[in-house]
Amino acid sequence: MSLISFPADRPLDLIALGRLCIDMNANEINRPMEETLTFTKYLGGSPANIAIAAARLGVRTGFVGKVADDQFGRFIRQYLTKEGINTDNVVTDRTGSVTGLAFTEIRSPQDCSILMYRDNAADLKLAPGEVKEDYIKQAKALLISGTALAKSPSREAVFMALEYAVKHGVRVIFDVDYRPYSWNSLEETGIYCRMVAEKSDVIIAGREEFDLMEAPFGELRHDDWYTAEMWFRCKARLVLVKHGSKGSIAFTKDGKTYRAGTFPANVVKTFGAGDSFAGAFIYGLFQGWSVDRCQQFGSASASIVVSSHSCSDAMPTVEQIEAVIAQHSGRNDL
Ligand SMILES: Nc1ncnc2c1ncn2[C@@H]1O[C@H](COP(=O)(O)OP(=O)(O)OP(=O)(O)O)[C@@H](O)[C@H]1O
Ligand SMILES: O=C(O)C[C@@H](O)[C@H](O)C(=O)CO
Repeated sequence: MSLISFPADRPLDLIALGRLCIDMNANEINRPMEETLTFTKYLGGSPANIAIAAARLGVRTGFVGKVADDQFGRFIRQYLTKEGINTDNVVTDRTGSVTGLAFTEIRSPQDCSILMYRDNAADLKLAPGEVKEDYIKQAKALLISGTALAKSPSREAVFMALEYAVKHGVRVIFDVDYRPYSWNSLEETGIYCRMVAEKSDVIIAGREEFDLMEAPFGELRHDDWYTAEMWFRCKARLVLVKHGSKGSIAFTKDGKTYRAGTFPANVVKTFGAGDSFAGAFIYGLFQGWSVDRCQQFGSASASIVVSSHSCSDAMPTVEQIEAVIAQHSGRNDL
């Protein structure tokens, strides 16, 4: 029996909600951005990356978001359409907002950072009235990216989408996706993310992101098992804790724990791992796979993307992921 009982016969499998941005990845890698002369433009934004990852694996994917009325906004919409992602609830802002930019610095394979230009970003101007109930109810699952909670009216749009999802039996997958540059305080982050996590069926986050949701309430333990139990007392059936190059630990409400390692990678940059992991993991859930198989698929996907210059463009196909798994089939630590 599948861990997450998705509703059947929906026109879409997954709808992602949140940031649609542009990554500008430094071409001159292994040096500080002060020395960078050129960048390559990619579609960016964690939920956009996850949507692309899922769609490239065959997940029927839609998106709820807002883009700027500029060349980048048009590029984003065209890219999503080219990837087969439904954009019926992607709204174009007409107030003069701009597209969020993520300038990525690759000082070394292990030392990467992101310089964010987020002022007046269109994605955070998504309004509650622009989230369509008739759209949300078409999906089996709604992926909420935590950064969409960072500012109003996007914050209220998230809660509107969440209400529609619960009303129509759409499963909620919450990727905390903490990005400090968009928030006013850690407490604010913890409080609003916790409000979504309490209504989520699946919660995906790093250890520090779970800590953010525990700290404001005096529940900080830095303990994955404690964290999982806390969320199982709410609505969660699956809690996935990401631990970077150390792998991941998944907890299911039936009391089982699944540890996964990482696949070898020729690391170019660290970021993009979480989004590729999440997209492939969610694909596995839709396939009805066991949790450990979903984790293995996600880990293999991440090893491909961290070995690539881009995030979105590098999201792999099923065949590419299966080839990585086959290449290391003899190992028992993956
Ligand atoms: N260096 C690596 N080599 C291979 N796999 C990795 C590496 N780093 C991370 N992964 C895989 O990707 C998963 C998610 O990585 P991580 O915990 O860094 O997520 P994240 O912080 O959300 O990433 P992102 O940088 O995309 O925000 C890990 O659980 C692991 O399976
Ligand atoms: O999510 C962001 O704003 C940055 C992403 O576009 C970037 O690709 C990344 O950090 C992926 O995790």
